[in-house]
Amino acid sequence: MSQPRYLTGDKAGIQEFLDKFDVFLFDCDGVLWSGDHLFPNVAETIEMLRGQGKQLVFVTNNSTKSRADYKKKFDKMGIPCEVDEVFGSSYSAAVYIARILKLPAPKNKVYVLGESGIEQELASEGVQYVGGTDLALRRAIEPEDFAAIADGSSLDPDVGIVLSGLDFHVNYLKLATGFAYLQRGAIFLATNTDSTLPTAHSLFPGAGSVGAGLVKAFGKEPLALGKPSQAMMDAIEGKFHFDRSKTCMVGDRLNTDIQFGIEGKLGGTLAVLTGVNKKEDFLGEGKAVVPMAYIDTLGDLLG
Ligand SMILES: O=C(O)[C@H](O)[C@H](O)COP(=O)(O)O
Ligand SMILES: [Mg+2]
Repeated sequence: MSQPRYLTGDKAGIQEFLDKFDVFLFDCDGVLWSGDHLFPNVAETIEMLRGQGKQLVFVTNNSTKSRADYKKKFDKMGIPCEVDEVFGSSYSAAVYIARILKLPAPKNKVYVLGESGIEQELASEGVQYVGGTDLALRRAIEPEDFAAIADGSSLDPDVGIVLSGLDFHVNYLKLATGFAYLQRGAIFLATNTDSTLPTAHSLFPGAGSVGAGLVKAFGKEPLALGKPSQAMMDAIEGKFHFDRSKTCMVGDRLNTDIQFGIEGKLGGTLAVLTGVNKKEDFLGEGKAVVPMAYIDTLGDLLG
């Protein structure tokens, strides 16, 4: 397998690379920012790409925010962006549940292990849900909870799906409730299964780590609707109608972003070294996932 091209400092190489593509799918966490810290020259780089007539789609696995929430974050960060240019894992999951899975009512309610972003996107697709940010679940489990979960009296009989995402308020009561729904036949879905979350210039447990308790207890993996799922790629292509051969995926994580682009048969992939993976993870022989090119930080695209 050919080695990826290193673009930092290679002005001619950068323009040659950019000229190959009309569309750039941008990962967010670890590429544009670390939490609320915007990486250097990101806004200027986005502006440069728009100035060259490139179409941009922001494709994030971070399920804690909805598209509307991300639009607010982009505005706060000074990055011009339309809400329709954002396509997150929460939206991907909500579209899948509402338009593909389409469980017959009334057993089509969703138990959410996650934050408001998932709830907002489910609501935007008319999907009913329980759990999520419900304050009644943000507490220690009590002895009487075990019986109420076991006999189903604290469960909603219309829940047909468990959707696991990044939940900053996960606890035993929430996991026990989700596991009870799975034991009762609920379909197990995840917005994404990233092991770590790149934020505050460090790594924290990601959505996959939060949901790991359910996976271990239930003994089966969920169907994940975020990157690298090609259900997400198909949904994005269905919405934006782009030519995959003229599209590049830009990301910091090999087993989500770059794999997403390669399996989606996109024209190219660009790894950015400000997030999860380091160049040692894809340089040299026998590497499983290798990007077409890589760059130290997104702003280096300014040449
Ligand atoms: O754990 C997670 O959910 C992910 O690490 C995180 O949110 C990834 O976001 P992305 O890099 O896809 O924007
Ligand atoms: Mg990322």
